[in-house]
Amino acid sequence: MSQSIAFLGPKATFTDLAVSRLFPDDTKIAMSTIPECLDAVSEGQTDLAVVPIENALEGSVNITLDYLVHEVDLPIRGEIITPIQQHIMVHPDNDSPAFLPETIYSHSHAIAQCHKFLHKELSGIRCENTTSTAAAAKIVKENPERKIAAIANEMAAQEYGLQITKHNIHDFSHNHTKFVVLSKSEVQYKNTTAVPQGYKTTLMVMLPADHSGALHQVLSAFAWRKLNLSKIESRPMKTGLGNYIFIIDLEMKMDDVLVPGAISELEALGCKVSLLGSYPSFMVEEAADQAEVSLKTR
Ligand SMILES: O=C(O)C(=O)Cc1ccccc1
Repeated sequence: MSQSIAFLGPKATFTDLAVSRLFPDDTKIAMSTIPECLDAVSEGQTDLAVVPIENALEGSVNITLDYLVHEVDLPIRGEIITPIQQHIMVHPDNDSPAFLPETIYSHSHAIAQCHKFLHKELSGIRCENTTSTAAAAKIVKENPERKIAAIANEMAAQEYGLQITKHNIHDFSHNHTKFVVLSKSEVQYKNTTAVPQGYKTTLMVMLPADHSGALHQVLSAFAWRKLNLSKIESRPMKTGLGNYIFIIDLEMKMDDVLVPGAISELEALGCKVSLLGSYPSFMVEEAADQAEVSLKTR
């Protein structure tokens, strides 16, 4: 049966590309913001949601982490890591060497991924945040009379009929984003064109208040069991300065012995631990021709 998927839209966002690789036969429902995606699945309007959670150049997508920690009770059912290529695009009416945009629109993470390029090549031009890269492309399409450009992907240029004026403007060639799949029930991965990479387990750990060496003890519970951590991120608990929650990714599936043992040890230390998910990880490999373009254009 087809699954319905809330994703950060509109059509042709990077999230849309990730969903198309992971769930080619399912029904995509575009939402305007990450919280809207998470509310949709939480309130039962869709079967699942796919949202960005981390970028290799800019780090965590804090709104996603904070929503998962504080606002919704949704397990992570999968992750997909995809290569990210950012391009500048303009309305075809404005495609001339003399055209200099006054404002560049894009998602804050996309702008951050091109920071060096914008500083060196387009210094002084105002950047404005949009809810997604494709939302920026849509604004450019709908406003041919304005001196504006968007940073978005190739699919957005096609979808919104824009002309790419500079390819691959992201500051480092190894630009990848991780997206998570969230659902209250089990997820079917059918006909996915992404490559399976094994399993991950994500835990949320709240340390006991004012306990010297607490983080060291937390890490040692994983270390002596030789449990490999692929990420540790702290987010404010929003209860006062200095109070943080740790989100820890383990490079393995939840098992019967090692992970439960580590969790029991953390609880004995006075930590509050909850499982955010144990799930398959997928990867989209960079096309060889794109990798080459990326090298040539820098
Ligand atoms: O805006 C998009 O296209 C998204 O899917 C979010 C995002 C933004 C920048 C890099 C990766 C994902």
